[in-house]
Amino acid sequence: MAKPKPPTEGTPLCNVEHIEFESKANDIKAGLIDTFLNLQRIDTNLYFARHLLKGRHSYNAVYGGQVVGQSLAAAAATVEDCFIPHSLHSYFIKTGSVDKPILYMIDRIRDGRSFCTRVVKAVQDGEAIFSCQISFHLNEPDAIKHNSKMPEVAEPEKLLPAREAALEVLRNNDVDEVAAGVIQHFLKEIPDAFERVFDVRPVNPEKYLLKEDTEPMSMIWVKAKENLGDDSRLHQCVAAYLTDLTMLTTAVRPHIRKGFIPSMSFSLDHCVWIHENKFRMDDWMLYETVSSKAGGSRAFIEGRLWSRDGRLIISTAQEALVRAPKV
Ligand SMILES: CCCCCCCCCCCCCCCC(=O)SCCNC(=O)CCNC(=O)[C@H](O)C(C)(C)COP(=O)(O)OP(=O)(O)OC[C@H]1O[C@@H](n2cnc3c(N)ncnc32)[C@H](O)[C@@H]1OP(=O)(O)O
Repeated sequence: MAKPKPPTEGTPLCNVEHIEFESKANDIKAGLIDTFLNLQRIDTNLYFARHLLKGRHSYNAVYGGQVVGQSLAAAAATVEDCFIPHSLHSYFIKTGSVDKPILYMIDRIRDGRSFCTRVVKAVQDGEAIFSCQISFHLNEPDAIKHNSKMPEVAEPEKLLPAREAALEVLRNNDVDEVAAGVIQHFLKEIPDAFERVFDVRPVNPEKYLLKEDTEPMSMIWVKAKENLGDDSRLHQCVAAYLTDLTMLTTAVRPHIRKGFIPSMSFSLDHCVWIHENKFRMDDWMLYETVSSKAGGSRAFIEGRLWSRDGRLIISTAQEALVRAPKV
């Protein structure tokens, strides 16, 4: 397919649907950094993303974390470098398609002395698919300081990558039909792109895949397989991108283990608080997620992303839609 032509400055939004889009969904190894760094600026406050990834293999829907990461990249491009993102509050309004580009429209709500606020609207086919508010803060000295204790878990070097870990559970255990189904489903749904770019190592996969009475929680070690360079904004965007990866499955997996099959499951909203700026997503980070409540076809999940040296780097919260088949 021919390379898409960049839109000329001032192209009306309605023309976006006519741009021939070459999906990069299978080319993430070369494209991950591109995805965040090379959002195309098409006008003041307008950015364009062509490289979109699926969240799950079986859906054509754009991975929610990518829209979060790209919104952060686009908003960050409109503030001075000394302002660091510290919180993002977002809604997934409509499912995005990986086959069409996304336009990010930034509203510079306020430039304060210590804080800057941006609103980002992500648009596809002229319709909003996502909106978020992002706040940036100048570095300030510690006034008060504390940090929760990081969970004590096996070191990542002693664990297997997600796919191998799942296959190992299948091989070495007396796996019943439901558990085997869960594992096969999990293996099928891991998008190729994640595996090519990230090393994800689940802590305690036997427990979460085999036991029927597991809590809705999960822990993974995660890092990019390749050096991501020294641009701290890229590390922030990649972290934001990854935070959506295990939230939904944390809430749903124990129920799937008991035989529940969701007819519909999507992230509805997503909040990210970045507490510290000094971390690298090409070093091991521990992502801990727990769902404290589900009901009324919605599940609530919270997450904590830790650096290996025990600093709480990011906290997250999300509500997800989890529907049962209509009867
Ligand atoms: C390397 C190793 C990795 C290891 C690790 C493993 C991880 C391996 C997995 C990765 C996992 C990633 C996880 C990513 C998670 C995201 O990326 S999710 C993507 C982001 N979120 C989204 O895209 C959601 C966007 N929001 C929306 O689409 C809309 O707001 C909503 C939620 C659909 C609501 O819209 P609405 O207009 O109010 O729609 P609503 O009336 O609810 O009806 C919608 C449809 O649901 C249907 N519906 C209603 N009830 C039901 C029902 N019970 N059942 C079925 N359908 C129903 C309706 O009939 C309707 O259908 P249509 O008429 O449209 O055909």
